[in-house]
Amino acid sequence: MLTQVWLAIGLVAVAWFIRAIRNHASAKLDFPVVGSPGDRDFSKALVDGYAKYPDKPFYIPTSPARLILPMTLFNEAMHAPTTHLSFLRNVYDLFLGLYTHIGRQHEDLILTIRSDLTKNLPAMLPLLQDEINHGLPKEFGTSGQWTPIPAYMKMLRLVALVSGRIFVGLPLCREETWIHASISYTTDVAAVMHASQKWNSVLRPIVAPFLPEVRKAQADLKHARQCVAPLVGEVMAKYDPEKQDKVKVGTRGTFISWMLKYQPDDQRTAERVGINQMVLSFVSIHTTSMTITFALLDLASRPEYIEPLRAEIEEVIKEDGMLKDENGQEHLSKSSFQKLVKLDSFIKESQRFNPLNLIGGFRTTLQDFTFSDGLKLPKSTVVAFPMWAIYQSSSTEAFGPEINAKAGNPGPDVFDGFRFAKLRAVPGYEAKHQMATTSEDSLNFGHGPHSCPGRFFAVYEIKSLLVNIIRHYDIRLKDGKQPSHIVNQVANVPDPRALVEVRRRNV
Ligand code: HEM
Repeated sequence: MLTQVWLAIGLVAVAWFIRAIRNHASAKLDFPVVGSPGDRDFSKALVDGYAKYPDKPFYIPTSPARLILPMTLFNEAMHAPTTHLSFLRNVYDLFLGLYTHIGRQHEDLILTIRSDLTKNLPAMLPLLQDEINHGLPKEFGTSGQWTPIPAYMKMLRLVALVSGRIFVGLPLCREETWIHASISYTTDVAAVMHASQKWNSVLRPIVAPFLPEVRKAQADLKHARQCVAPLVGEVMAKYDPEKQDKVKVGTRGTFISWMLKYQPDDQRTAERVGINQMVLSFVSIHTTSMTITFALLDLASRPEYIEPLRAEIEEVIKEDGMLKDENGQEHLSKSSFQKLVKLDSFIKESQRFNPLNLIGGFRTTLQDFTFSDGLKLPKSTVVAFPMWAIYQSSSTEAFGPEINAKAGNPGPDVFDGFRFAKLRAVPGYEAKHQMATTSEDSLNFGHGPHSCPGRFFAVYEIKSLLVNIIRHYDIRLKDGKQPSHIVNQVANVPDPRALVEVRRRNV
């Protein structure tokens, strides 16, 4: 009997193995390949591929290989049902979502961000700016002498602190264990991805639970959940479905109380809330801090932008004044931020030159899928769009010769911090090309129904930090040394060793 059971288990395992290998093999389609498998940086392959095959798919031989689709299919892909083309599937596979929870369905979290977090932005701005007033002098110092600081590490800590003020509130957001936990979970998950990619995709599910990186991520997740558990317990004990909409921003545990109302009764558990908090840290903290680091490095590398940006901020403050909260803390209102058109443009141009991923609109086919032009893709194909090439091409409408002539803009190969401000001055373009606006020309936050729900929060957080930095600090490169990027296939991150020098101003 025992022998038969083992035989049955063996047969199932062999069948699974053959099916997995077949699925794996079926992912290879007959399309041209641009770039070489060993390339460290696929930016050139994307530009070359897009120039040679603007209307046809091509592969870039990253690990795993990505099929780059033509932009004519972009809107169709972004609006396809998630049962056919899934963003989360690719994320789940890459980051071993079974163990890390990244890429799982977190509808409650997405609804909280899309609805409550975004709707309450005006009320959140005083809190964001208060936390920056508290954290910035600690991280940048208050010396009137030039002081070197590691740009990325400082931004990471500041973003974790400031986001924490909204996500978990005082006093937890200022506790080192929480700041550390919310930063390190993302690093853990990235380590899981790198470790798992070393294994063949067929063997990966077998070895995954034994990888030291997976074990560390799980241990850190448990620790983070313990940190937040007292707060979660407190908020859950007071949960009242009738009152959740009216929870005042700034009350302890506001974000958690918003989230509870989207959870079905049988799923409203402390464990789920704790995991969601860490997923929230994962999606928000590193993306936001890398974006602001790139902006800061661009500012230090191009000092000619500092004075015009400072002048714009002071002009708006002169016009609108600063508002005061109940503790007498001064802050800028949402409508004042909206007048900072040059700042918005500078950050957007920095994002264009430094996208965190060189490709956008990642999707995995969950079943065989046929596009309206007849392109057939089998199940499990990973597709994406050539974001870097779009940003560098003069055939992209926003960077083409016709609009450049109207706006007085240079070609797309030139960094022009006020490019988007000038575009917004062209009649008919006033509402387009803002930092949070997504389109086929602007893919940093995705586009369409699944575009980043946290982008409005991210934009105001980044601007609040930059306004405070530009007003209160002088910035320059350390020894005039241009900071480098680290490109790993299609991921693009600031060099964590890059230093800038800061000096407190007398204002
Ligand atoms: C500058 C910072 C950020 C960047 C560049 C960024 C970028 C992105 C991108 C490219 C996507 C995928 C969109 C798609 O392909 O359809 C995404 C999804 C997402 N982002 Fe962001 N993001 C940022 C900040 C944030 C913040 C602060 C939050 C939370 C407050 C957040 C929450 C999310 C969530 C929950 C998703 C998944 C949406 C879904 O599955 O439908 N992001 N983000």
